[in-house]
Amino acid sequence: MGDQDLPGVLVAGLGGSYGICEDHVGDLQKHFNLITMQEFLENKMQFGPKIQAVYIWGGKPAVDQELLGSLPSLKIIASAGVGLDHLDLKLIASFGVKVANTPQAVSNPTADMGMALLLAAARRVVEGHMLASAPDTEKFSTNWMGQEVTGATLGIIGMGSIGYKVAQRARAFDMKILYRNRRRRKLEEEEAVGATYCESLDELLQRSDFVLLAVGLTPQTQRLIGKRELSLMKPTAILINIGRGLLVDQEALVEALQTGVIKGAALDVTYPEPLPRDHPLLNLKNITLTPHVGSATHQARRLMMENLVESILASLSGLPIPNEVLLK
Ligand SMILES: O=C(O)C(=O)CO
Repeated sequence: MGDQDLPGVLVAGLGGSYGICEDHVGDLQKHFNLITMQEFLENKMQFGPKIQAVYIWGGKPAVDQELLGSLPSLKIIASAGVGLDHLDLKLIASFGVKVANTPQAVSNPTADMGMALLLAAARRVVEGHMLASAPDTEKFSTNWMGQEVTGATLGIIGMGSIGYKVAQRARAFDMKILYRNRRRRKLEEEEAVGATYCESLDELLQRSDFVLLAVGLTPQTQRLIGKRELSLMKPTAILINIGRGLLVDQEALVEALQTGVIKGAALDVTYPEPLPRDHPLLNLKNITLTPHVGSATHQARRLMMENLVESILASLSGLPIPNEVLLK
């Protein structure tokens, strides 16, 4: 707990895997009296009325009816990152509480991660590393080959700011870009990256060499890619997911990877996270996994923190809130 005179901000914990970024604790304490979930739970009567903001990091702490009901002074939920699937926006609004997130901070690094995974899967970088560092490197075969990225077709599902930034990067690889989005992008935006809007998801899946998911998780997008969708993809195609694990039916994906329905997959997100040690995805060769690190750069994480500080301070002063999430 910090300075008692500063506004109270509830956080899951300080540092460690379940707390806010260790590097940012000191910066946040300059503005706020950070109250950990444990402190709050141990003394709700003392801390509840002091908490004016909840700072969400990695989806924690969970914001439910019970928590909202026990924070009478709460003004804002400040959620690091762009994804909002861990928040019930209607419930929060019903308590008169605002929500802010940090879309600008995450779009470049997450798009970089999308390209990193695409290239890694296409050129079998992880497998190559294992091979190069194994004792029997001499057995390396001239048949060890990957997929060419230059000139290939990339289908982007979700052309928000992350998807669009992937398209900008893919253009430098002369990739042909197809996309699906809730709303079609303006013609000049399409032309700037050479992207073609697909009238149907099936068409995008059938035509793409790489399919990249950069769409938010909602009830409509849950398990968007299942057995049927995987079977529409080319047997040489690679699926990349930088959105949320639940966009893909993981059991169907395991089967598709085991039976050669598609060539490979590269996932920054899974369900659950992390995967249990005995999960079948971990025993496949044609998969590249990273532990949900799309926004894990020093620059992005610092910007996320700074953006949330601004949003909290604005909400407490009754000013317009930068990056406020409005209920649609
Ligand atoms: O911003 C988010 O929601 C992320 O998951 C970034 O990786």
